[in-house]
Amino acid sequence: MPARLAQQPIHVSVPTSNSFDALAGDKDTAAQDDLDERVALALRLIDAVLDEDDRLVRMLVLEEKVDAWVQDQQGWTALHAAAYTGNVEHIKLLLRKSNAVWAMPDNLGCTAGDIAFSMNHDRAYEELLAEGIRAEMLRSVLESAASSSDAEDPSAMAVDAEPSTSDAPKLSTASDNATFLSSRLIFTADSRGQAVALDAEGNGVMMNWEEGIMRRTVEALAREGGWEGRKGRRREELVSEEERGEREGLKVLNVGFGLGIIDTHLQSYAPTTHLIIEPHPDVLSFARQNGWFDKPGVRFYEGTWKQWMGDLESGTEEYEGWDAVYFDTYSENYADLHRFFELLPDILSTSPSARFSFFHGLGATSRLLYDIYTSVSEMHLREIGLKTEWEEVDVAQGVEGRWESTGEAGEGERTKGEGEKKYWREEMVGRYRLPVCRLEM
Ligand SMILES: C[S@@+](CC[C@H](N)C(=O)[O-])C[C@H]1O[C@@H](n2cnc3c(N)ncnc32)[C@H](O)[C@@H]1O
Repeated sequence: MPARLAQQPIHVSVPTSNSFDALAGDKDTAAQDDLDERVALALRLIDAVLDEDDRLVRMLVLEEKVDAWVQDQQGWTALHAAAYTGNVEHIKLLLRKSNAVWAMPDNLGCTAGDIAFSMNHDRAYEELLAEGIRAEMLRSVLESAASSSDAEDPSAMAVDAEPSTSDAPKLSTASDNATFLSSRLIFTADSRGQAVALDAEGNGVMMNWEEGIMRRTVEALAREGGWEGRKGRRREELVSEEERGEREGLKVLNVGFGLGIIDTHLQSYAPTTHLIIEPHPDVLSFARQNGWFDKPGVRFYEGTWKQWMGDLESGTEEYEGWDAVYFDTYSENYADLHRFFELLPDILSTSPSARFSFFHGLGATSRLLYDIYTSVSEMHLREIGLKTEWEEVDVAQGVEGRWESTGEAGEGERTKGEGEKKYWREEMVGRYRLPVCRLEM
């Protein structure tokens, strides 16, 4: 789970100080002098912001048009400095009148918003949060406009269909769904004996310590959906009650099987119908070996949810009203999740108790980003008529060592396990936010 939505690039085009290095390749001395002067001015702006020297800050921003995205040695920009002092006027000035980048991380991966949060500068944090939400909402509008115009423009589709050339950047299993789906998966145990699924680059796709989140999710869906009473009951009894009309049937849909943790929890309520959408051949073999294909009421759709969506449209798959829908895939990004949201009004049951939830690891490497994606996803769900309530889950409780390496890489070297690649920085992000969404009638 770590390297999926949460770790997906948030598609912010961030210039770095390396851009200066590239420019510095130019042998022209005058250009070099000019460059040195620009860097010096930019660093001066950071100092002026730290000194809260209003006059100098305004002069450098408004008259000198200083490059506010330049980073100092610790990766701080003028915006990080303003977040540190908590000076809201400086933050506004930098965001509105300079080329400051709200999402730029410092050398420790902290955005200006994270700095403001850690300093308890509430108003500064809110200003940066609002900027992030605005930018992400705008980006998603532009992306959907671009993708619909691509769809109408056959030449754009032809370009997309081109095979990747040899000089194209290597795609990662953690961020490119097609690459992930065509690579091998390993099902193993971490150093504490907990089950993990690792992708071909050694990233954890799903770890058993996430069990608590999955359990709490199903409990919330069952409580809100009014099917708590099924828990622990024998399937045969429930089916005969359903047949006698004494009880409603229960139809659940899960997108992304992984280790089958959430599906195991769903099964404890003996759903009448349990559809699992899963495309990865290794995950499907794992599920088959563990008897999942023989469980009563369970059906696998062996493909991606986008293929399933296509089959719904073509009539190969039936539109059914699902009482509970859960979404937790890997190596997809927020735009994919947003696309899935749009399907919900057509696939959720019209019963007022129908619920949707998804794994919310979006932006979980930063408090600011986590807050932004909490708001952006809630707004997008509201746009299509779903109301979201959030429950907080302490992911740290009772699970030690979950950030240790999750296994061995293919070559037998230590992987870039969770110790190095934390996707959940709880010291910054805090508790997991569990979304429970329902159609507003
Ligand atoms: C993080 S795991 C899900 C873990 C699951 N919630 C559990 O409790 O064990 C993500 C799963 O999504 C699957 N997946 C990846 N891309 C997908 C796609 N496009 N459509 C459906 N499932 C996908 C992966 O193969 C993997 O099995």
